[in-house]
Amino acid sequence: MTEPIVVVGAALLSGGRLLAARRSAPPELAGRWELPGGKVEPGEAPEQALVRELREELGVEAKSAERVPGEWPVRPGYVLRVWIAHLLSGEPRPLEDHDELRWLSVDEVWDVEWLEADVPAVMEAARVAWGNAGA
Ligand SMILES: Nc1nc2c([nH]c(=O)n2[C@H]2C[C@H](O)[C@@H](COP(=O)(O)OP(=O)(O)OP(=O)(O)O)O2)c(=O)[nH]1
Repeated sequence: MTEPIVVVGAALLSGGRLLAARRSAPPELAGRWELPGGKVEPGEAPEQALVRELREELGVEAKSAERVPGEWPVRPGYVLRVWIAHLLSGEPRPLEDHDELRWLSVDEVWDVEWLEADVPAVMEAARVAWGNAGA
């Protein structure tokens, strides 16, 4: 059996808020919200991929922290794994793949229409970030 391709998602936190990014493409995903990130490239560690994707997509420097337990199927052959990440410098801008960003407080986390795979992923990330208040 071939190993799935890992898509890393960042639960990027700053000032107690979680960053959500609205996809602008492809058409079937556009308008839905996700954790910024992308596919791990061959030879790359997932945490490196996360930092690279946040630089490319949002123009920020970030550091990865703990892995959020679990993994979630995205589509056949792809799984989503999530790490908590902290903003080190820069203000996120939607440079690639996204057309809007929102910093969500614990009370706002379900205000956006997350991609299907992200619903359980964000639930777990919220638990790690905020404790049961985010569930
Ligand atoms: N980045 C990201 N992708 C997600 C999430 N949830 C989810 O279902 N996906 C899907 C959307 C895409 O089919 C796939 C990731 O592809 P991507 O387009 O973000 O990855 P990438 O930046 O490496 O893309 P590319 O180099 O092929 O353009 O996973 C999520 O939270 N973050």
